[in-house]
Amino acid sequence: MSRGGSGGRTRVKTARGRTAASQRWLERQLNDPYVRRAKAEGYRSRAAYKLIELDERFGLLKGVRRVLDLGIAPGGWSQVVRRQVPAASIVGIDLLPVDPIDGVTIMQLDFMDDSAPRLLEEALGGQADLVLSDMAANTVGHPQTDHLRTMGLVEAGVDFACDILRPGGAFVAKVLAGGADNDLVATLKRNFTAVKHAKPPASRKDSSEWYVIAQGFKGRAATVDARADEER
Ligand SMILES: C[S@@+](CC[C@H](N)C(=O)[O-])C[C@H]1O[C@@H](n2cnc3c(N)ncnc32)[C@H](O)[C@@H]1O
Repeated sequence: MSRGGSGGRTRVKTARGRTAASQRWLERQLNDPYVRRAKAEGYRSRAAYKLIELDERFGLLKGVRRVLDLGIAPGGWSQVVRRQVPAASIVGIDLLPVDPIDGVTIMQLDFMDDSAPRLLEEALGGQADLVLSDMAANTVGHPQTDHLRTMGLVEAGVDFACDILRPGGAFVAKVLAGGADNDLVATLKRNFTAVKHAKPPASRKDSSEWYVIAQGFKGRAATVDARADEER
């Protein structure tokens, strides 16, 4: 048995060289029905089933023509959109490289980079019907910090969605339960006619993630009015 450590935490390696944490992760993957199903059905991630389940419940993909996938890697959500709506134009962005997906434009770039909104808009070629954000900041193991970092990404996603969505469009984002969620829901309610939240069955029960589903974007004018009200 060997020992290694980082940041004060001790990682114990098994006889075969895996850390106990990676061993647990591997076992969980092997026993996970969604992982098996994703492999059998050709999806790159078990996350694909979260979007499938959200779509079944909220009808997100019906009639969409332009879709943005923020935090696309490894590509499960875009595969779902592509399969359900083959004619849709899909643009995705991620920090990580993503293997090509037929019919999907992929950018390897930080969504928080100043150039990202313009580049995404140019690639999409028009207003979006649906903005998806499954982005999650790298966790540091401190729940409140993890929550705030991911909420920062979601808030940037909402701002961008309000600039690029067509009236009537929808925004879906992953959030981590924490404390800043109420502000997010309030912002969404000002800009969308229906705001709901859901934890799809494919989302692991021990994960603090849930999804916010905002439908019926009120339009840019309503957004600008709401911002002016806030500044008064
Ligand atoms: C849970 S994964 C997305 C899974 C994806 N929906 C799927 O079905 O395959 C979250 C992704 O968000 C990406 N991400 C996190 N912060 C980001 C940022 N600032 N800009 C772009 N992507 C980011 C991560 O690199 C990661 O690949």
